[in-house]
Amino acid sequence: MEALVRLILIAGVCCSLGALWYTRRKRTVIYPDLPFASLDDKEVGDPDVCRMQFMADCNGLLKKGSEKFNGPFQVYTGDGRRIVLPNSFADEIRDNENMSFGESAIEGTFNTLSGFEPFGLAVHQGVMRDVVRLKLTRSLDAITPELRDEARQSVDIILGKDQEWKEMSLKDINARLIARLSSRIFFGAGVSNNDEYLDATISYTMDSFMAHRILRTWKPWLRPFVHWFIPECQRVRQLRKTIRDIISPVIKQQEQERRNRSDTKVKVSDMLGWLEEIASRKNTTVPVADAQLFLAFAAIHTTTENLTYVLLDIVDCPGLIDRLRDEIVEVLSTHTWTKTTFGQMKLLDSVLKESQRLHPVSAIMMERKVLAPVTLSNGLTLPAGSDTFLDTLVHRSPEIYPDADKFIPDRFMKLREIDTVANSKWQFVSTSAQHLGFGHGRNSCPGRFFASNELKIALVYLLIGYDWKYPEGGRVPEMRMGQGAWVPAEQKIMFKRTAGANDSLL
Ligand code: HEM
Repeated sequence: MEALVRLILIAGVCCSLGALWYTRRKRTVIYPDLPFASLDDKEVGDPDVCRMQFMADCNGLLKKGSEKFNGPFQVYTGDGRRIVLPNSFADEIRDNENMSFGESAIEGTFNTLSGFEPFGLAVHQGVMRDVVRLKLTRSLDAITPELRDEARQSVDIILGKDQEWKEMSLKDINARLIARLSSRIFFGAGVSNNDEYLDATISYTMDSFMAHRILRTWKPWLRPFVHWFIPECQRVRQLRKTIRDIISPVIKQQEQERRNRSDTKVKVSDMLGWLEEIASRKNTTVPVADAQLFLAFAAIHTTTENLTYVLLDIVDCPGLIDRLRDEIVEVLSTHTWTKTTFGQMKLLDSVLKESQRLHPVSAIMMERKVLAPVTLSNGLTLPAGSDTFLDTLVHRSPEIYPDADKFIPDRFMKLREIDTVANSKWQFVSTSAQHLGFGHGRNSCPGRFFASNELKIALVYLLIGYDWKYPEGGRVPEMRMGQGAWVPAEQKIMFKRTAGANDSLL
């Protein structure tokens, strides 16, 4: 009986949501001045068909639209109707206060669905952004020894010291390494060694990315209903609970320690303290366990994917491992471990930027919600309530990047040598209209300085300590759905401890 009542209630809620969505859909802003792109060339396509086209071949659709219209156009995405702006508008809109990253980000996060609540912190008065920008980034020198210590231990634990070739999933290696490094800084050594926490955090990050992708293939009005039954969404809910159960006592203990500390001296990395301080400056509070999950989501998936692609690109490029090793040995023989030391590794920096150029974390960047009408330099007015983004086709532009489809490790190092005035523009952490790997403008990724240090420290340990090669089967094709692309978990890699590895440097 109780089950029947529940079913009727669920059906009632679904019908109301369906009706609400239908009326809203009728009112969806349509942009009559803008051409519409679809793979089948229909002028105004069926939203469901067009959404599936976007999910199946996002890059093909964006390429088609940009070549055909040579200016702004509109598409249906997994998140609804969007205006695609050409790259020439990147600098014009980058700091426009009427174009909000947060309002746009929040819509695509499904934060009102059970299990997805942490993603609501993408806005939350910019607390997360400021914690990363004002606290984490400014502590980079101070946390470098912690990252180094964690990298040393983690690489030993994950890869071992065998001088025989072993085979593993590359994604597993990297996700574990990045989860350990990030957790050490976000939470401390106790948590970064807790296997149950690490497994749950990695799975939460990977499953929620997958769940987002799957939810986007469903009609929007069905999502509040179907998410209860989609296995990835069920796992996301369960994992959120598991992680909260593990970290709640840790949070309590750390809060107690903070209260008991008589001196005002703060630990080197103190994410809990930073969250509290920034939230109170903004007269708000943040649910700390969810804030940690949000950070794990923002940091672990993106950095793991970057590390995975770059290792594959390095293994694919003959002689590159030796060149990188030479550079690392030269720099570490004459410098101590600080963030500026990593700035001296110019080839490594160039390799990271080149790999990110070919494999950006998303095919669409600078997603913005228009809060009040914005008139662009070409005379087009973006209506309030509309949503915009830029594609990343510029990353493959032969005018900017000769041999654009080829991985050229020195590409950005050479650009830095030639273009001495704009030298910093071509560094890994710099954003520009020509390279949108970390977004661009006032909402560009605030975690990029931390990510860059973390990636470089990880690569120092992986490249100096180990030899790498493909097993049979080589590089497997990447996976794509909607704007996302990722290396499949099935990608295997072989490694062994380097004979006579230069351990004294590490
Ligand atoms: C290689 C790794 C990473 C990549 C590729 C990446 C990429 C991005 C991108 C593309 C954006 C949106 C920018 C825009 O629309 O203009 C973003 C935003 C953000 N990222 Fe990252 N990210 C990475 C690592 C991290 C890390 C390690 C953290 C935290 C420690 C972080 C925290 C954030 C936050 C808080 C935002 C939202 C910014 C805002 O509210 O304005 N990211 N990231």
